[in-house]
Amino acid sequence: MNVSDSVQPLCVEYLTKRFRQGQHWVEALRDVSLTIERGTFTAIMGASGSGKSTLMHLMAGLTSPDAGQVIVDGQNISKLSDGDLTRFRRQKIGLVFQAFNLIPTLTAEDNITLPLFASGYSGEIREKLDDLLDRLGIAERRKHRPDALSGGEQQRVAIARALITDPSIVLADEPTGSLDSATGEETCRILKELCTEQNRTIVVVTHEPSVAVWAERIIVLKDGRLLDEFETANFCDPHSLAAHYQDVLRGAAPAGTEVAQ
Ligand SMILES: Nc1ncnc2c1ncn2[C@@H]1O[C@H](COP(=O)(O)OP(=O)(O)OP(=O)(O)O)[C@@H](O)[C@H]1O
Repeated sequence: MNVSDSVQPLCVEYLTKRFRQGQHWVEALRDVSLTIERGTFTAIMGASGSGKSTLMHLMAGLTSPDAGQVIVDGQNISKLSDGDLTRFRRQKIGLVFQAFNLIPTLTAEDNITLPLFASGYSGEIREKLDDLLDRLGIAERRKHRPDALSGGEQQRVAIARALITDPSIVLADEPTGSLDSATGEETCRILKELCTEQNRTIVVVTHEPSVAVWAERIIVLKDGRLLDEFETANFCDPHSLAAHYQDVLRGAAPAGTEVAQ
């Protein structure tokens, strides 16, 4: 399995997103622009509330921006109709979450194939399913429900579910947040392989330098703004990466995010 048709970068241009909180509007993202080359592994870092999940949701087309645009394969996804946006997500985006978000009453394999059937697909899936189960090392667990699976196995099921539609982009929001460090590392290895072996574009939101170090590039958000971005090649371990990340955060000019109504 190799995703080779998507060569245009994923572009975020001047993205701004506001949320109402009581009497106030909060700018979760302010004027953020960045380019993510296809087939690369990028980590988005930043303190709690810096706008990481908001950026990821906008890139997935789960919410729409107040200003700016997300361009995928040359298309401004905010301009798509609801139907086209749903098709876009199903075809191009695989989503992985911290809490796995599996359906408790369904077996592992039924959770994995759900997105295909939800999109009206009625073709043969056995080969694709077997391939994914084997690749992720959960073939033996296919008939088990989530409560009979370990956290790591549940996250593998969630990754398989994200891949069943063969998306060229995988967006993962704190994918190791519910896992112990060994299982978290295994999840990172799987995500890395999706990038290096299958040419998928991987974007991971994380607080963890031990996760970010798997990426090629780090994007740092602060108070809804793009604070910095850097390559990880110079940081061979999570400690040196963490030290640089802290320097980046400390060197930033403070910026308030709350704007008057
Ligand atoms: N649906 C919402 N309604 C109101 N405010 C929101 C909503 N979603 C996000 N926010 C606010 O936008 C800001 C950015 O939130 P976001 O979840 O993107 O940050 P984050 O960096 O992902 O945080 P965390 O690491 O804690 O998950 C925060 O101030 C948050 O309270």
